[in-house]
Amino acid sequence: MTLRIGKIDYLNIWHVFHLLEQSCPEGPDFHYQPGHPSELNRALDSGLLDVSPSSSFEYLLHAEKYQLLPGASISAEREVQSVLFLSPAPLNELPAWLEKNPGPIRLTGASATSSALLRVLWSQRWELPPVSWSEVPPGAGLDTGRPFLEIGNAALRHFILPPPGYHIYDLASEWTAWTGLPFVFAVWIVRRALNDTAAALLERLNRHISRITASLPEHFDTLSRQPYRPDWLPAPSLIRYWQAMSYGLGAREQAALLLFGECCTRQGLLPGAPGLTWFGRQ
Ligand SMILES: C=C(O[C@@H]1C=C(C(=O)O)C=C[C@H]1O)C(=O)O
Repeated sequence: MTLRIGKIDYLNIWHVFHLLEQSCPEGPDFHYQPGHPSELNRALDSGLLDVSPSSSFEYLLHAEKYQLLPGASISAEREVQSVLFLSPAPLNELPAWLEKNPGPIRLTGASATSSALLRVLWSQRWELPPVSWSEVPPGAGLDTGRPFLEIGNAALRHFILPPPGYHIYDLASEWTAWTGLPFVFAVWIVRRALNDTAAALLERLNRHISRITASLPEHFDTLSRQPYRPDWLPAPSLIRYWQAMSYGLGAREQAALLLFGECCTRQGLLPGAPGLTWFGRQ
């Protein structure tokens, strides 16, 4: 029996998996399946994975199939740096820009949560007029010449090397300024009804996740010097990026997740906001 674990192939959690795979190596007990969040959402939904950090929106959408791994998320407060709305015009001039340049806002096909967050902020926070949305492949937003959402490493690259002529909005900053709460981009989603062997492996995995995320800053220096770091990202910028992220799922993150569920429901993106159901608790 092998626990099938999804692995977001972004720098935001690369260091956590790097350490996790030292304690729970690939082998008969654990298998790691890399992908971007939408790929992992689909694999969880269809039962090809037992557990994965993946879009918080996927949990809210299909909560009847899932439980949450206690204490684990990918969250950010004030800034995230890698979930960005890039626009050729500032927000207050965007309605006029869209009249001159009719067409959709582009959303990266890698995202579920951030796409929903952008749509919520668009209507409920920025109060911009209704618009159409269309998906483009991850990393392709800039080539469309239109306002676009990017996430993950492609977004972080735009944060580090801002494309000329674009106004950049960090969606975690926008959410925190609006709600006073952190934003939960990803939760560790567990398929319901794991058998006893899988559940025991997952308990072991979660003990390591908790230990690793509690001591991450001690490892930042060494981790930022690994060959995985892209050449456009200096080591101090990678550390600053990791410092923006938090990996717990405490009371404020849970409140934020539920509030996001309410906002998505109001936006017509969810039929209703589900409760939070936990792995390992009766
Ligand atoms: C913080 C980020 O959040 C990611 C955004 C997700 C989404 O939009 O569905 C899912 C997982 C997160 O890793 C990022 O992209 O860097």
